[in-house]
Amino acid sequence: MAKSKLTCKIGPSVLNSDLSELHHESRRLLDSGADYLHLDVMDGHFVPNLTFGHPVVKCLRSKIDKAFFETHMMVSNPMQWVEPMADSGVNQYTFHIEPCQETVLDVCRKVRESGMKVGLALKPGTDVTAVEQYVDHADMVLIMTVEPGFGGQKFMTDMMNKVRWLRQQYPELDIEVDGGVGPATIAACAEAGANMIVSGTAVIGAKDPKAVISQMRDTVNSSLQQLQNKSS
Ligand SMILES: O=C(CO)[C@H](O)[C@H](O)COP(=O)(O)O
Ligand SMILES: [Fe+2]
Repeated sequence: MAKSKLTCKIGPSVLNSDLSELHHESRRLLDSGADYLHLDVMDGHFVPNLTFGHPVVKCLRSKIDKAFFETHMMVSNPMQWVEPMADSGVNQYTFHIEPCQETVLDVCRKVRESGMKVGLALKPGTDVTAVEQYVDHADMVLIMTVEPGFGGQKFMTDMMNKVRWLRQQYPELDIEVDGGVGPATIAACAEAGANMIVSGTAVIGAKDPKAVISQMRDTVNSSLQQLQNKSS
């Protein structure tokens, strides 16, 4: 069997950082070893909270030209924001399938045409098999490990069954976890087969964010290695 190309990537979420210092906080996370930035966009409708939209992302891009930006679109109309986010320098557009069941493939197409990667996100209550019909049109699947809307919530361990199922079905797929992920929960994510790790509070609030990122990366890499050994 061919060697898997999967690598571990750590993408801190800036959600619970001091957003008045977004540029400096983002820089601090990248300097601490982050592979990408996970930018949580909320519209106050799909989730009961508001954060920021494409104007802020565009300003951040003007200060940080090289980093990979993923926007986690917690919005009711994902199609509406594809072009503005592409124009703002976003690299990956991760949107929830729940509010747009009929148009998921249209959104995937539009995201790719706009030059971004496609991420498909699932809320905790959404069955993982719902993503099967779209997975060929996506670059990544995000399994939410909290109810979307707020940082600092408790990690839902039972979501690891979804990650495990996805990893069995799609050995090469990028699988992301988001919500309550940190040093205490990373082993469960890694063992289940996640390779893209979003971590907000645990990294932002750490005395040594570099050490936290590095420890999470080591844990995921050793699980990826074990998965690869098993399949070869
Ligand atoms: O999408 C999110 C919430 O909807 C955030 O990305 C997530 O909660 C990260 O923060 P934390 O690690 O503090 O849970
Ligand atoms: Fe998120």
